[in-house]
Amino acid sequence: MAEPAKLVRAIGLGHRFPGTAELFSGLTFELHPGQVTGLCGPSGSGKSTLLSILAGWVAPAEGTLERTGVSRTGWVFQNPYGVPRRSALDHVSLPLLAQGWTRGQAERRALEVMADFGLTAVADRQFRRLSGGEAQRLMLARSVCSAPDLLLVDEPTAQLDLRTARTVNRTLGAIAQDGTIVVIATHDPDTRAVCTRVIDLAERGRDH
Ligand SMILES: Nc1ncnc2c1ncn2[C@@H]1O[C@H](COP(=O)(O)OP(=O)(O)OP(=O)(O)O)[C@@H](O)[C@H]1O
Repeated sequence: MAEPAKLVRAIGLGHRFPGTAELFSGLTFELHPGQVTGLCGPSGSGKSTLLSILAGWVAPAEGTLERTGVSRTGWVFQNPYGVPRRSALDHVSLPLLAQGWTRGQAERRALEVMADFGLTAVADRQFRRLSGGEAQRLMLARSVCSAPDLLLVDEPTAQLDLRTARTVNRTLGAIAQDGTIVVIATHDPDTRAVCTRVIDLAERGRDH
C-alpha cells in the first residue's frame, strides 16, 4: 500500500503565552515534502514557539494544526546536547541501531551523513571535545539518521562560518528533496535564501 502523502496544514494559527502579548495570529499555510520553509523574524517574535506548535509540543492558543502521514518528527535545538564521553560517531549511529541496523551498517551510514555535514574529521572525537558548531551539526546528522518525516531546526547556522553554513544549508535542501518536510527558524540571510518559502513573523501582528 502506498504511504500516505505527508502534509502539515496550519489554519489560522495564533499564540500567546499566559501573561504575554500576542506573538502571531492568523497563520495559514501548508508544508509539503521537498520544501524548505524558513521561519524568520526578530528575536522574541515566536519562531521557536511556532516550531514547538508544529512539533505538537505546544497547543496553539488559536487555530488548528493538521498533520497527515507525519509520524516521526526530528527537532534540532539551538543548544546541542549529548553524552560527554561518547564519540561523535556513536551519537549518529544510535538512531540507526535503534531502527535495527547492524553496527557495521549503522556506522557506514552514519559516516556518510556526517560527511554531508563536514564532520568526517571529528567522527572519533568525544562529544565534550567538539566545538559548538560541530556539536550542532552532529545533532543535525543524528536527526537525519532518525529518518524524520518532519525536520524542525532552530538556528542551524548561528555558530558557523560562512563556508560551513553553506554546506549545512545545501544539505538541508537535499534532505527536503529526499522527501522530508524541513522547517528552519533562522536569522541568517543565506539560510533564508535557500528556503523555498519564508514565513515572516515580523510581518504578523508584532505591533501589539
Ligand atoms: N513557556 C513560555 N512562557 C511564557 N513566555 C514564553 C514561553 N516560551 C517563550 N516565551 C516568550 O515568547 C516570546 C517568543 O519566544 P520564542 O523563543 O518563540 O522567540 P524566537 O523568535 O524563537 O526568539 P530567538 O530568535 O531569540 O530564539 C519571547 O518573548 C519569550 O520570552
